[in-house]
Amino acid sequence: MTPAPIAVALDAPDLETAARWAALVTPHVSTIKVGLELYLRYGPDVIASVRGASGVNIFLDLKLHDIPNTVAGAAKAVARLRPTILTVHAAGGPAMIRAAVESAPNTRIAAVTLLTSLSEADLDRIGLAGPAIDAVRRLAVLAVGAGARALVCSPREVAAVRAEVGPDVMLITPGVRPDGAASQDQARVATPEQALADGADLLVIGRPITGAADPGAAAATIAAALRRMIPTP
Ligand SMILES: O=C(O)c1cc(=O)[nH]c(=O)n1[C@@H]1O[C@H](COP(=O)(O)O)[C@@H](O)[C@H]1O
Repeated sequence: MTPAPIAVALDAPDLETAARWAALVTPHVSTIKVGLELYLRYGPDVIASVRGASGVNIFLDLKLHDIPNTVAGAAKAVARLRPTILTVHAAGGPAMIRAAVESAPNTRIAAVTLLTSLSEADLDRIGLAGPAIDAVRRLAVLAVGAGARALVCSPREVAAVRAEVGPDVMLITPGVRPDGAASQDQARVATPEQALADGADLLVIGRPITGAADPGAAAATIAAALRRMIPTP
């Protein structure tokens, strides 16, 4: 069975838990995501531990955001871990995004537009007046112009971003919550089905899967719902 276009966020406090979640979900999903919590605690070794013997894609979510020279060095340092995807913040600007793209040519650089945890009121407070969609669109165009081949945005904006950047850019949406699930610290959310219908290529899902009593079963249920929506070749 083709794995569903889901990246499970392994935001675990320890390596044993992360490796257990990874083993449970990898039969059902295409990708597992290692973020700051695991990477800062265990360093590069964490990648081999969660990858195991599976051919699952690794999404390294470090959200790099610094001057171009520093990001170039950081991207080069982690490129040797062979992640499929590496995140940078689009707000770092075009030279920074390009530095990451050029330093990790075999990794898809994904530019994070606006964090899905930010509400419209938060955006106002940090000086980004106007609806989220305006800033997301602007950052998406800037990032693609700088060579990013993937973008991270909320499912609320994915249809507008798709219309803006066309079919070839991979659109990744965190802020995904199955119907009725608590949004927790996420502000701009939608269901997995809605995110996919609106044009997302990869759905990042963490706690709705990893917080379930049986993460494998939770992943399988969401994966099956998505697979029903994807036409079989
Ligand atoms: O880059 C990301 O993956 C990311 C960007 C963003 O805007 N919002 C966001 O939630 N994420 C990540 O997506 C995951 C969402 O996890 P849950 O809220 O538990 O589903 C976390 O690992 C976040 O670090």
